[in-house]
Amino acid sequence: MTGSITSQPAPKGSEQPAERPAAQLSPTTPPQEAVLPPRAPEAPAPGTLVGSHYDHCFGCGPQHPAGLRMTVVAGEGLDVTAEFTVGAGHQGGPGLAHGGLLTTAMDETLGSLNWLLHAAAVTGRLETDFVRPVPVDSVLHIRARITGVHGRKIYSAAEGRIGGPDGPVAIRAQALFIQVKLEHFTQHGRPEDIKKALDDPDLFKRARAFEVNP
Ligand SMILES: CCCCCCCCCCCC(=O)SCCNC(=O)CCNC(=O)[C@H](O)C(C)(C)COP(=O)(O)OP(=O)(O)OC[C@H]1O[C@@H](n2cnc3c(N)ncnc32)[C@H](O)[C@@H]1OP(=O)(O)O
Repeated sequence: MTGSITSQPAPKGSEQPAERPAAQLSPTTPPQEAVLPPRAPEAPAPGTLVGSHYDHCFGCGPQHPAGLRMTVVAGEGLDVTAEFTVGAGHQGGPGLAHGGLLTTAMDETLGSLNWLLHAAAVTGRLETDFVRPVPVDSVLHIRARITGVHGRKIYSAAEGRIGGPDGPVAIRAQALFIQVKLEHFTQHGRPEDIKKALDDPDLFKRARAFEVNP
């Protein structure tokens, strides 16, 4: 490979303006009309496991051979906690977690919040700030909460800390989930996987429970 990164003067006219335009609200920030609804009656009790939504999910599935196998615990309100242990198989840089996997852990945890509303929802947008490097063997302690609901839109935020649940923040995320009907999965998923899932009485029972939403 040839070439090196050199510091070049910025082309004329490309200098930063003296004043930035007023910051725009991110699409993951709840609008003023958003509300914080009560926990659904079907929500897992505080302190109990939220449970995997699908055995073969890369984030939480207990049957996935190489997945993150995350477990998430329901909080008292519209919040959850989770832990992700960074293994040698999760490296990006030598000895450091890959950012994409950290984002997956945040996505999975934020997605679990939807169980507290008893709403099937998928990630529409996920914003992540990587604040400090996360070494292999670290436990990422994640706390996530719903920040607002407006129509089908569920807004949420999370932090991941290392060195303990109150350690320094290593990653922050904000998300917008969109509530979907069961058909979202049955119409778009690979047919053989849909068939297997629908043939599984436990998963089918759980999926049917969402049919009343939204
Ligand atoms: C059985 C087990 C169950 C439980 C299963 C749970 C699985 C969780 C798994 C972990 C989480 C994931 O990885 S989920 C997988 C990754 N995500 C996905 O595959 C989603 C792919 N995207 C889509 O299918 C679609 O774009 C949807 C469903 C997100 C939205 O499509 P739609 O239903 O037609 O709705 P649409 O009208 O477009 O959007 C509704 C409103 O949301 C806004 N909106 C939509 N997307 C965005 C966006 N990216 N950024 C900003 N805003 C957005 C729109 O402007 C609109 O606002 P307004 O006009 O109303 O104001």
